[in-house]
Amino acid sequence: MNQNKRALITGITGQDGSYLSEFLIEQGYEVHGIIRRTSTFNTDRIDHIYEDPHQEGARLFLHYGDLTDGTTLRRILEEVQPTEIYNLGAQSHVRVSFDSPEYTVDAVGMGTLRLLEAIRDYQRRTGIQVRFYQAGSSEMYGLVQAVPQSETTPFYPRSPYACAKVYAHWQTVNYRESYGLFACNGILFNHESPRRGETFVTRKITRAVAQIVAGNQKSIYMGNLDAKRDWGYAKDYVRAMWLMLQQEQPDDYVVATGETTQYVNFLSWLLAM
Ligand SMILES: Nc1nc2c(ncn2[C@@H]2O[C@H](COP(=O)(O)OP(=O)(O)O[C@H]3O[C@H](CO)[C@@H](O)[C@H](O)[C@@H]3O)[C@@H](O)[C@H]2O)c(=O)[nH]1
Repeated sequence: MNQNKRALITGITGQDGSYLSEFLIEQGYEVHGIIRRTSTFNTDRIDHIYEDPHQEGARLFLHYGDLTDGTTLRRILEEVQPTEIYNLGAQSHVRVSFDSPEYTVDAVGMGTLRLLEAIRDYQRRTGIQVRFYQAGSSEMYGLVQAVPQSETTPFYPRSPYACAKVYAHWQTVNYRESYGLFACNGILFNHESPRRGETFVTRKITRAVAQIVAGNQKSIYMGNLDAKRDWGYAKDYVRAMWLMLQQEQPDDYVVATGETTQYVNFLSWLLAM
């Protein structure tokens, strides 16, 4: 057991944050997460592992903060004193990034820079070595420059979201090379689960099919059926994040299954069930 391991997760309320929290708690970590204040509950994915922090043996702690608020990030870092930081927080919806490009870039791009700067100062002041995971995305390849893509394939982002992720990626490399920070970029292809946000395409489709089967809906509008994705399982991918931070040297890694599926095949498979 890693009794002195303490992880801080941005985006803990998301699909990956919830699986990663479960996994790290199983590994003996104390887990701290940053959550945004909203007027509706946003912790349903982690409620089952949350215990009152006053209880002896509590392993999960939540802190209000935001990637757009650098002062709070610094304060949380000082309070928590983490040994590993997983930056999973984002405005993660590609389509929405066209509607709210400034906010997306602020949270995804500048948010990562704020965190890296906070870590740099914190490490220098305390001497505690922090390991940093940056959640990159296959969206950074956008208009793909080679098939299949690897860690060295040039990026060609095609949305405000992807542009911001590319910026965050290179800042992470830069902090590794300029300041010797143990920082890794995970370039993850799509990864799904029952906890996937309901506005992403796999959940849009599964929800619609469930409504049709229940007799509440008659049809489903699918748009372009030719689109393809490489779909992995989120629970496996969070383990990959952790493994990256357990290596001797920091590096960048692509995580994918290597198999692409057309939506139409996904839909036919669901309807045949
Ligand atoms: N046909 C059809 N396609 C759709 C629909 N909704 C979305 N799509 C398309 O389906 C693809 C997959 O969309 P999503 O699953 O919603 O997410 P994403 O855009 O691939 O982004 C997700 O994965 C990235 C890479 O891992 C992540 O970086 C990103 O944050 C997000 O999780 C995209 O090409 C999108 O245009 C729909 O109703 N019908």
